[in-house]
Amino acid sequence: MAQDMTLLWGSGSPPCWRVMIALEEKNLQGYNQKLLSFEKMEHKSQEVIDINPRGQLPSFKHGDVIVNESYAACFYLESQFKSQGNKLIPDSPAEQALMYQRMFEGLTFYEKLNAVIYYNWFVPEGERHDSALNRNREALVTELNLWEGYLQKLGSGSHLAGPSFSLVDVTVFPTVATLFRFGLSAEKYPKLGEYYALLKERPSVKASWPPHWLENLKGQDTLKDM
Ligand SMILES: N[C@@H](CCC(=O)N[C@@H](CS)C(=O)NCC(=O)O)C(=O)O
Repeated sequence: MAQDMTLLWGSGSPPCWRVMIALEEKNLQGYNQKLLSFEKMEHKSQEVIDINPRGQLPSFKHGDVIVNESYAACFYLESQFKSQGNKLIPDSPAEQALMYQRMFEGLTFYEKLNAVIYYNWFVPEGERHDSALNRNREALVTELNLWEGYLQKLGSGSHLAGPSFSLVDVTVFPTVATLFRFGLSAEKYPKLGEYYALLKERPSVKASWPPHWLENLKGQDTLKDM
């Protein structure tokens, strides 16, 4: 089954990492994969455009089925391989509702993070303002405090929707890992720190850890004063 699948991906891209964690969780190891370089603009190559006209990674194909949006691919894999590997959608209405709720909030979380760490990448030099970056940083702090509060309420050792690992962990963990890669302090955000420490040991997460993070253990310190 996995032999019919192809994933084009980039190292350290949270959307790509989501799909890779989902594939691991569903025991779909052995899928075809190609690591592409953003620096070399390989995400704009014809090979990608043929699958994903936006020229973005992940680009994912299962047989003739193309499903590129990372959230869509995660839902697709869970639904097509329901009884294979780990179940990723809880049955309990409360846990399921919280999972969906937090998954979509996770998109905002990811956006607020990118608006800080990739500010210089997104905004051309002549259009950058310290005040705009500071506003983005403040918006990220607000977001961080929300997620700290969510985890605080769930209690120690919990996943993002409750006791079991679910699709919200698949989709939001890569954002959390990126926060720490960019220097977030686990002392200032202890609940996020605890969640990061718990999930980074999960086999699906370890198996899909961004290779360039392994090659270069030191990340950036962009978020150290947040
Ligand atoms: N909505 C997409 C977003 C994917 C995305 O933004 N990928 C980035 C890498 S993290 C990318 O390919 N950026 C290059 C570009 O947009 O040109 C998803 O979640 O799958």
